[in-house]
Amino acid sequence: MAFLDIERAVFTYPGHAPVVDGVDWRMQAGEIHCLLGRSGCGKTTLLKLAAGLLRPQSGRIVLHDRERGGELAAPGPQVGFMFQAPTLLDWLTVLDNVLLPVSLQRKPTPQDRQHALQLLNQLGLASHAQQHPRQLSGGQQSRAALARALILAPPLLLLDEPFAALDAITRAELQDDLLRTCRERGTTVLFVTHDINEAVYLGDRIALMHGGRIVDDWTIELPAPRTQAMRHGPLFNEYCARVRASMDRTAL
Ligand SMILES: Nc1ncnc2c1ncn2[C@@H]1O[C@H](COP(=O)(O)OP(=O)(O)OP(=O)(O)O)[C@@H](O)[C@H]1O
Repeated sequence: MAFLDIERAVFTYPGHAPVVDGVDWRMQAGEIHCLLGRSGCGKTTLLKLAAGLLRPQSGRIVLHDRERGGELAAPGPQVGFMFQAPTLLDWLTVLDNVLLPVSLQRKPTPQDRQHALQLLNQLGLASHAQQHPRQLSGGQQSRAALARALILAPPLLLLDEPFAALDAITRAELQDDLLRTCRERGTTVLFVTHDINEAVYLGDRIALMHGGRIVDDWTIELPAPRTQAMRHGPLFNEYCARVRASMDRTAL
């Protein structure tokens, strides 16, 4: 059984043609799924449907999680998010930013603080816990936002171009942090990107969206764990070329 089932989902903004037009997509637990496609093809809208932020006009989206599963009707602790801008609150410390999803539900306990510090430590930010976001670099802010997205241990993590604004080296480091942290926790990830190289590096599966539909998909069989050196290997480049060729056809 799939972990997240998107079944014939259709979504239309009022007065427009359908933006998501009958998407069928299954995500297996613990896998990283990358969603690629040209600007405006409906990726963010599909992500919002998967988050329960929007509801499909027809079809359904079902999360098969033992504790927190069911048809997605609204966002909840079963789903973590991270968007392109880190959106940290500047009047809170880094630690309190990471704890924010907990604080919105209840008063954080010493165990919550311990967990947040452990996440910050895993992401190389332990010494910045008491600083404020303006004292961090862009890459460090993205790491803090990733820790915040993971604090409630969501079984499903949705990421919308989270590293798009970062330089290439910081971006590669963040990709490795994401892979390591999600593999350790068994988190299922849906990652929206424009970048073919990023999708092949991160993804167990890649789907290509065009005109509101999934028009192609691939299983990426690169060895685990991924290493930066793989980016120069023939198999990696073969996958990139295949995806590029399919994406070029969507421009015709
Ligand atoms: N709130 C809205 N109301 C009306 N139309 C919208 C709304 N949000 C998005 N759209 C339209 O829906 C289409 C798909 O938008 P969406 O943001 O899902 O695309 P995307 O593939 O994520 O694009 P990008 O890669 O540029 O972020 C676009 O034509 C956009 O103009």
